[in-house]
Amino acid sequence: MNAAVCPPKLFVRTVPLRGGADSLVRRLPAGAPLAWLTGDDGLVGWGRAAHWSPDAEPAGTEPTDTTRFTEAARWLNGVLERAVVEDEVGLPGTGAVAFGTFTFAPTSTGSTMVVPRVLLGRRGDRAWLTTVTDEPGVHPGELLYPAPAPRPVGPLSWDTGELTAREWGGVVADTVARIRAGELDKAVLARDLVARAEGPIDVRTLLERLHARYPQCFTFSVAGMVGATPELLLRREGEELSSLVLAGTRPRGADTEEDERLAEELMSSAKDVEEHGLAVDSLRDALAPLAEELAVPAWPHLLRLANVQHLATRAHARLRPGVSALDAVAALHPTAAVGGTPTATAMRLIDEVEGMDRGGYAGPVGWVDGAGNAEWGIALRSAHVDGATARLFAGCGIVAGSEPESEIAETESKFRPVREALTDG
Ligand SMILES: C=C(O[C@H]1C=CC=C(C(=O)O)[C@@H]1O)C(=O)O
Repeated sequence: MNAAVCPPKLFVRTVPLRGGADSLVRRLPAGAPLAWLTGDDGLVGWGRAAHWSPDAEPAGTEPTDTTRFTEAARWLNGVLERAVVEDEVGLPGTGAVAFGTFTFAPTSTGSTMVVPRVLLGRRGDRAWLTTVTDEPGVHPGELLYPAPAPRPVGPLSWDTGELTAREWGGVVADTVARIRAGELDKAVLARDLVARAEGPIDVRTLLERLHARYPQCFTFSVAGMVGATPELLLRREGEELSSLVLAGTRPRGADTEEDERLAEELMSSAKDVEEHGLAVDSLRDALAPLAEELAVPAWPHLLRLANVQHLATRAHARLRPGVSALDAVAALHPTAAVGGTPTATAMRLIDEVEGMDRGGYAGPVGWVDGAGNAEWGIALRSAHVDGATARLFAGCGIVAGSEPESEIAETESKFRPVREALTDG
């Protein structure tokens, strides 16, 4: 593990950008961009002032093991305790900020936290620049990085992932049988697809396209995990926490009439309402011990995105004193929107039948600042980009009433955001 025994001493300075910061993505250099964008707000960062990435836990570790989260919190606390911070803005996302991605399972490699050398942020009409150096009063070299325009992706070849759609449909059918036999209530099963470009994929191109098409989602890039997730695991501001649970899906209709019909079908589908309810229950059960107050609406609302519509529930909580954002991430992951019910049984089944390593897919991705404010999404509608290769992921909640053919079609809708970001333009 490279979690430094003694973390570096960092000098962090945040200043307002009076002229604002339009097109945050256009300010990013190529390479390993860090990004979290939603609506007109966002954070982008580059360079690496401090970095943590643990070894995977050994095979056989309990699937619900939370060591990677507690180690990350210890590393982050070490960095923050030694940091000298001058913050002239004082908003969530100013001062010291770490971006992070955590693997779905404890036995996968890829969990990472990064404090960038340079960060640009925007919230409403406020914008700021944060620089992080090893000595006071020095500008990081990365600040002067020229930012050439994002490169088009170019021609791609596509491969099925670990399972073909047909094989995966067979796995869904077997899982439905196991659910009907009473082994578990729900499992979220995913499949992958691989795209190969002729040269390194410029992640900024994907970020621009994803953010333009899915402005209400959280478009992210951290350590190769890139996507636009609609699902907010948690937002923490002060002691207030909110979360947006999604489960239950229909495609968008070709016209308003079909769209409405599909929405009504979704809202009244016993299968989807059950699938959604299990995800909400898992959030409520995990959050209750951390919260002084917890409010969860009794009925879901409809969330419409460019590719699909979802059943959605927004929960609010007031956290107990001393509960950090990473404590909450550790407690909430995985909700039954990406794992299943019961959690450990579902995670074992996923590991047994999916035939692939999810890596960071369906794991928490986001950022946390030195004041404890944070936004963490669930890394859905995403790909892992490594050089010229992008591995795309999409999954569906499987319950007793699921049908393989419609679940395969649903994964196709969920591949669309990244697939189109790779191929458009
Ligand atoms: C697992 C995914 O979506 C989850 C979130 C929303 C709706 C879902 C569903 O209807 O199955 C899934 O629970 C994915 O996009 O890969």
